[in-house]
Amino acid sequence: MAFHIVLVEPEIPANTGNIARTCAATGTHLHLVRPLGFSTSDSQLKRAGLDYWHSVNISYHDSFAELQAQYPEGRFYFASTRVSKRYCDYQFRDGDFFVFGKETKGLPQELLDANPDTGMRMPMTDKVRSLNLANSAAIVIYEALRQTGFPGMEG
Ligand SMILES: C[S@@+](CC[C@H](N)C(=O)[O-])C[C@H]1O[C@@H](n2cnc3c(N)ncnc32)[C@H](O)[C@@H]1O
Repeated sequence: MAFHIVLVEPEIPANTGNIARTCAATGTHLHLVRPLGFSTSDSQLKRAGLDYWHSVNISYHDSFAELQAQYPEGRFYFASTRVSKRYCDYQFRDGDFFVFGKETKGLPQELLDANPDTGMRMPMTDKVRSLNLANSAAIVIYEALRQTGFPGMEG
């Protein structure tokens, strides 16, 4: 099994490329929910993922509902600045899904309202509105890996 990172309607190719690289480094399955704000041949996307794209297990979905229906047993956690529970207060397990919103608007409020018990927030000062998307994904996946002993990875 593996963890899953889900990007709902990502807009900035460099962020998705950066996350793809993190997925290659950690054996994480990357899911992209359309519409994407870029073409998959975008040079910034390729550059940010460097030459690791062939190592990324990547799936495309027409909607979040379609993705969720494919994994009826999946546990989905939703990263947002609009929830109160901290990401590190959950006990993650192999196979969990971590869902991130688009750069300009974040996750749809309806999705957060429908999943009130699995929202997760990275604490911040009041100096910024949010963290960068790629940094958020890296923080969460490494917390999940830390909790599960970095399966399949050195150290
Ligand atoms: C640039 S942020 C979007 C900011 C957007 N204005 C909002 O209100 O959510 C892109 C994504 O990164 C994640 N993110 C950024 N900062 C976060 C934080 N402090 N806690 C949890 N998720 C965060 C969320 O998934 C968010 O949808």
